[in-house]
Amino acid sequence: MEDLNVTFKTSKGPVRANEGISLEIREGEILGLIGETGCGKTTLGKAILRLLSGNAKIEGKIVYRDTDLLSLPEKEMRFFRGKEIGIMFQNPSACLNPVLSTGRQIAEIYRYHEGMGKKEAEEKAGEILELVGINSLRGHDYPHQFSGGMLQRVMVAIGLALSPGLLIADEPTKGLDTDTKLQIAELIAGLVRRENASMLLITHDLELAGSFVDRIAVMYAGEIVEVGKTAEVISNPKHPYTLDLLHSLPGSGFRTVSGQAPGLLSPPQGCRYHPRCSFRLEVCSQVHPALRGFCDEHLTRCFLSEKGRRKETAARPSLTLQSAPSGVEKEGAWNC
Ligand SMILES: Nc1ncnc2c1ncn2[C@@H]1O[C@H](COP(=O)(O)OP(=O)(O)OP(=O)(O)O)[C@@H](O)[C@H]1O
Ligand code: NI
Repeated sequence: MEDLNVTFKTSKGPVRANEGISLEIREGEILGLIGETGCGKTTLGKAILRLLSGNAKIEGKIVYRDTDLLSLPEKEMRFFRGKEIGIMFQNPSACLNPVLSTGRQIAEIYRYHEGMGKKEAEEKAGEILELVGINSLRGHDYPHQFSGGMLQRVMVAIGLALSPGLLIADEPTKGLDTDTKLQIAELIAGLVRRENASMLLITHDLELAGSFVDRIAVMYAGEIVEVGKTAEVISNPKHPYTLDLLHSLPGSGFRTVSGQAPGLLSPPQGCRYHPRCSFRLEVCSQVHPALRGFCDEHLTRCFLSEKGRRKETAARPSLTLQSAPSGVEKEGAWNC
C-alpha cells in the first residue's frame, strides 16, 4: 500500500478512516495490524480486497505482487478474491449461508473458481475440512450445528481453500475463549506458514498477535503510528500509544489507555495521539509527525523518537517504564 487514503462520505462529513498508509506485507510473512476499535483496521483490509461500501473513496496505490489492484476491472478483482487473496472475517455466522451445509459452501468455491465437478469439489471440501481439524463427515452439517470455535475452523478452511498467496484475517478469534483463541490462531498461522503464504492479521489483541506475527503495525486514528519486527516493537516500543497498549495488557497492570479515541470526522491537529499522550511536547499539538525510520526497519510517528530529541527526552523521568510489560526493559526504552 502506498499513500493509501480511504474516506467515507457521511451525512456528518467525511470520515477519514485511513490516511497516508504506506505498508508492505512481505512474501511469507505474517503482519499484525493492531489498534483500538474504530481506528480503521477493517477498512484497510477491505480496501485491499475492494470490498468497501459505495460511500468510500479510495486514493493511493495497492499493489499485489505486480498487479495494481485499484485499477483492476471488477471482473478480474473477483478472480483475485479468494484465489489470490483469501479472506476471513470476524463473524462466521454472518458470512456463512445458514441454509447450505458447510461442506457444500466450501465445495461451491472449488466449483466457481476451479470449475470442478460436484463430486470432485465435495471431495476437496472434505479434505480441507480435515486439514482444519474437522471430520469431513461434518461437511453435511449446517452452520448452526457447529460451535463457535468450529465455525472459525470452517472460516479458516474457506479462507485457505484456494491456497491464496495472501490471507486477510480480520479478528479471526473474536468472541472465543482463551484456549480456543490460541488453538485457532495456531492453526491459521501454521497453515499459512506451511503454504508459504503471507497474512495480514487484524486484531485488537496485542498479546495474541505478539506470539504469532513477524512484524507489527500499530494503527491509531486512521494512521500507522509504529511498525517494526514483533520483538522490537514489544520490547522497545517507540510510540507512546504502543507503550500504553503494552501497559494495558493483563500481565502488565491492565491499565487501560486513558481518554477517548478521537472521532475520525475531525481528528486532533498535530499528532493525533497528543491529547492522550503523557510524553507530549509543545510541537506535538502543532505539527503532524511523519512516520520515520528510528532504526533498522523500525518506524514511528513520534517527535520523541527523532534523533535530535532522543537525548533530551531520554532524561525525562516519565519515560522510564513504571510497570514494564514482561520483556520490556525499564531503562533505555528510547535507545535503538
Ligand atoms: N461504510 C461506512 N460508512 C461510514 N463510516 C464508516 C463505514 N465503515 C467504517 N466507517 C468508519 O470508519 C472508521 C474505521 O472503522 P473500521 O471498521 O475500519 O475500524 P476498526 O479498527 O476495524 O474497528 P473494530 O476494531 O471495532 O473492528 C470508524 O470511525 C467507522 O465508524
Ligand atoms: Ni474491524
